[in-house]
Formats: sequence, structure tokens, C-alpha cells
Amino acid sequence: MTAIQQPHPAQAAVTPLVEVRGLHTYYGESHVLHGIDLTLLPGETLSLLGRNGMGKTTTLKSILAFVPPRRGEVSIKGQSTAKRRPWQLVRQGIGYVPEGRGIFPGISVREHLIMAARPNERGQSPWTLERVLDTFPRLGQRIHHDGSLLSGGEQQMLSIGRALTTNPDLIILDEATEGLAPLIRDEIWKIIREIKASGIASIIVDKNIDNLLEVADRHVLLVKGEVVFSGDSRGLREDPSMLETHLGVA
Ligand SMILES: Nc1ncnc2c1ncn2[C@@H]1O[C@H](COP(=O)(O)OP(=O)(O)OP(=O)(O)O)[C@@H](O)[C@H]1O
Repeated sequence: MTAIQQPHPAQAAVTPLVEVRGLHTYYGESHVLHGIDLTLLPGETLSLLGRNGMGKTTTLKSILAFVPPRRGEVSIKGQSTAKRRPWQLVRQGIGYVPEGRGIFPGISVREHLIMAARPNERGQSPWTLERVLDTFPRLGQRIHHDGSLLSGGEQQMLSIGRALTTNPDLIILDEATEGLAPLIRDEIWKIIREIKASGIASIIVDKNIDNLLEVADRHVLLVKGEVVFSGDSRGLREDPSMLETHLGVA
């Protein structure tokens, strides 16, 4: 069964930060996304749910043009991303925290945090190096260490911190708490809440449904590259069969 909640009429007038319409993405002959639709408004937190292999990472990579869709349309801030390169989209205010973190050997924590730093499109830099280090005191303690020698949790913080130094309007987090110890995971969720409170929109892929239900304003649930639910946490809680059937959450 598909359950798609319509946006509130008052929201319809706002230009979405991200608008995805009828996305079809392939790897060679393998047809992975089958007509994905999703909308993210400025400042919103959206979770992308689904079991392994359902197309969450591919959706993120299609939005960012790493894996361009074969059909369908992606718009960022009202502009079509067709023919645009990932780095151009990142410059439009998207911070990407990829699965696997993307930390480079031979580059210090400080260098990771200054190499991508830049003001936002409005020329403002609310996320200075100092603010990032205040948010992640562990990074301050390891400031001259080689990024690749940090613990998994510290690397994750560095990956998020680096994305914040680009002063994004949207941050995309793919499995940011995967494989981390519970206490470190809690720290990452605390940071995600702080990011939300600071007004940055986010798209989050994560396995921790309880945290997602608490933090995310809306959820999009994928099954085999199709959206089977789109709505808020209340809608999802009111339909436990959705979580049970498609995520195995009892
Ligand atoms: N580079 C690739 N080449 C071919 N097929 C791929 C590639 N990357 C992913 N796939 C396939 O595309 C489908 C969707 O994968 P995707 O990584 O988007 O799923 P996911 O929901 O993010 O799951 P996971 O949590 O396992 O990453 C899967 O069947 C996967 O095997």
C-alpha cells in the first residue's frame, strides 16, 4: 500500500530546497530507482528509510548528480540540476557526508576543516573553524593528527564538521552513525539536533528509527526503488504496519 501525505497548503508557496520528480536511475542495465518523488523545504529534516539495497544511497547520489538519473527531474532551489556537476551543486549550499566518511590519509584534522571552508551563497560564514571545534571538542584535541588515524567516531565528526565549514543550507548524512559505539552514536545524534536547530535542512539515511522519528519532520520510505510512504512521524507511527513490513521494526 502506498501512503503519500500531501504538503500543507501554506508550504506549497515556498520554493523547495530540493525537488525530485519521477526519478529513474540505472546502473548499466540495472534499473534501481523507479519514479522517486520527494520534496524538501528550507530548514526541513527529512529521513530516507528502507531496508538494505532499496535505493536510499542511489537517491542521494542522483540528487547530487554523482549517479545522474536517466529520467526525471531534480531541482535545487528551483534550478534544474540537469547537466550540472556534483561540485557545482555542492557550491549551491549542499554539504555531503558520504557513507564511508571520505577522510583522506596524510591530511590533518585542521587541513580537512579548512580545505573546503567557504561562505554560503549569501556571503555569510556562521560555521567558522572555531564554531566547528566548539561543537566537536574531540576534533580540537586532535587538530594536528592525520585524519585517517582518528577513531571511526572522530572521523565521522570530522566528515560532518568539514561539511559544516561549507556553510550549507542542506546537509546530507548517509549512515552517519553506522558502526559506531552507542555513546558516540548519541553524540552524533546530538550534533544532528544542533544542526537542525541552527536552521540547516537535512536528508538523513540511518538505521536508528527511534531517533529518526524524533528528529525528522518528514519521512520517505523506499521499497525496491519506489516510494511507499511519504509523510510525518505521526503518520508513520499511526501506521505501524509500514515500519513492520518494510523495515522489520516491531
Ligand atoms: N555501483 C553500483 N553498481 C551496480 N549496482 C549498484 C551499485 N550501487 C548500488 N547498486 C545496487 O542498487 C541497488 C540500490 O542500492 P543502494 O546502495 O542505493 O541501496 P540502499 O538503500 O542505500 O542500501 P544500503 O543500505 O545497502 O546502502 C542495490 O540493488 C545495489 O546492489
